[in-house]
Amino acid sequence: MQCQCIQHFGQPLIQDERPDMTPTGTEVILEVTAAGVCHTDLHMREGGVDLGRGERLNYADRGIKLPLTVGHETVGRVIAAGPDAGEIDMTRNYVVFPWCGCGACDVCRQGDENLCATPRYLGIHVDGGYATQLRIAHPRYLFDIGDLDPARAAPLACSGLTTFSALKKLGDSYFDQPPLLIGAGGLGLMCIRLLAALGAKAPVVADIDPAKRAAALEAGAAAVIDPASPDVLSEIASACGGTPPRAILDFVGAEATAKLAFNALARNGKLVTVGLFGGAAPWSLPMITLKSVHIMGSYVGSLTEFAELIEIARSGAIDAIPSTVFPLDKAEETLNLLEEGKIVGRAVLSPATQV
Ligand SMILES: NC(=O)c1ccc[n+]([C@@H]2O[C@H](COP(=O)([O-])OP(=O)(O)OC[C@H]3O[C@@H](n4cnc5c(N)ncnc54)[C@H](O)[C@@H]3O)[C@@H](O)[C@H]2O)c1
Ligand SMILES: [Zn+2]
Ligand SMILES: [Zn+2]
Repeated sequence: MQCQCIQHFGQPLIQDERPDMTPTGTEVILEVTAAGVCHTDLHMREGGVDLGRGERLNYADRGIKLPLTVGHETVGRVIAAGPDAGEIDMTRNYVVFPWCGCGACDVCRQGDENLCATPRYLGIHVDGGYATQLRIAHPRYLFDIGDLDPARAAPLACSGLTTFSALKKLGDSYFDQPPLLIGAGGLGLMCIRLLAALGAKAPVVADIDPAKRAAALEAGAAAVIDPASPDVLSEIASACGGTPPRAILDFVGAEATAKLAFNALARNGKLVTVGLFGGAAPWSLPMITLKSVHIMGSYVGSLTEFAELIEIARSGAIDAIPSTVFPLDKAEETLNLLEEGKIVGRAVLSPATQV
């Protein structure tokens, strides 16, 4: 088998050849059909994220071992199953829930294994989907994609689940006024599609890149905003129906976007922060009190939420976001394109297209 892995943080991915995988116990081995390229894979290659005020979260200090095959948005077919894996249809394409926990702690037993303290996330703690083969601990992490195209279903595992879970945390009482989304990359575009599927008002979307703003309009945004505009706050309020938005989702998570979000948010409004670009919160404590705002974070989503999302996707209710397929052996170049802001929607790696 072939894989594209991080050998050293801060350096290009390398291609590695390894023996074909064999499953034990409940494990299953997939032949990868499609592997989505998430901005988190860039943070992984970089080796951490900026926590602001001179601090940094280093993956090396968090027990992440190298070499590591990245990739957590994977679709594939089962090619081998361990003796305890049970009956599995080997003709189907499955999208994989990658946010696996230990399965034994209280958090996992409550169904929130995406928040387990000893996580085994695919492509982050254990080898992921930038490969021709992928090992899965248990078939319960596999979801049949039905008639969906693998390249379009793969992003559901992270950009889909993350935005679905963030919208659940926001709550549908916020769905009757346009929310503001900041960032129209893989996550932002997926959120536009999900809001439509859930019957919510179309959002107003801010992004620094005109090409991403055009993609947001194409995906169904009610209006788009250039954060560099001198009247950005009044433009946001007027696009949101004449008053500041009650709900904001920040899919960038940088100091500039956190500041914009806080200033644009209505009194008593809710900000859900999702992006990991980095930095420290730029808000004044008295203003949080005086504006009476709710600020919360949202990290990926649960297995139950994933099952619900895949059901909705299989019904055809979620229009796919634009995706561009690249050969698996161009993983490093594809990450560079994402870093340079040149990917609109999602890039997806395909082992089948490599030469
Ligand atoms: N919380 C979670 O569970 C979770 C899950 C997946 C990804 N993420 C993180 O979310 C972030 C976005 O991921 P993605 O895959 O959508 O990235 P992406 O690269 O596809 O998109 C990022 C978008 O943000 C825009 N942008 C950058 N700086 C901006 C600014 N200052 N103001 C407005 N727009 C700006 C870019 O133009 C681009 O359109 C990453 O940091 C990623 O690691 C978090
Ligand atoms: Zn991701
Ligand atoms: Zn656990």
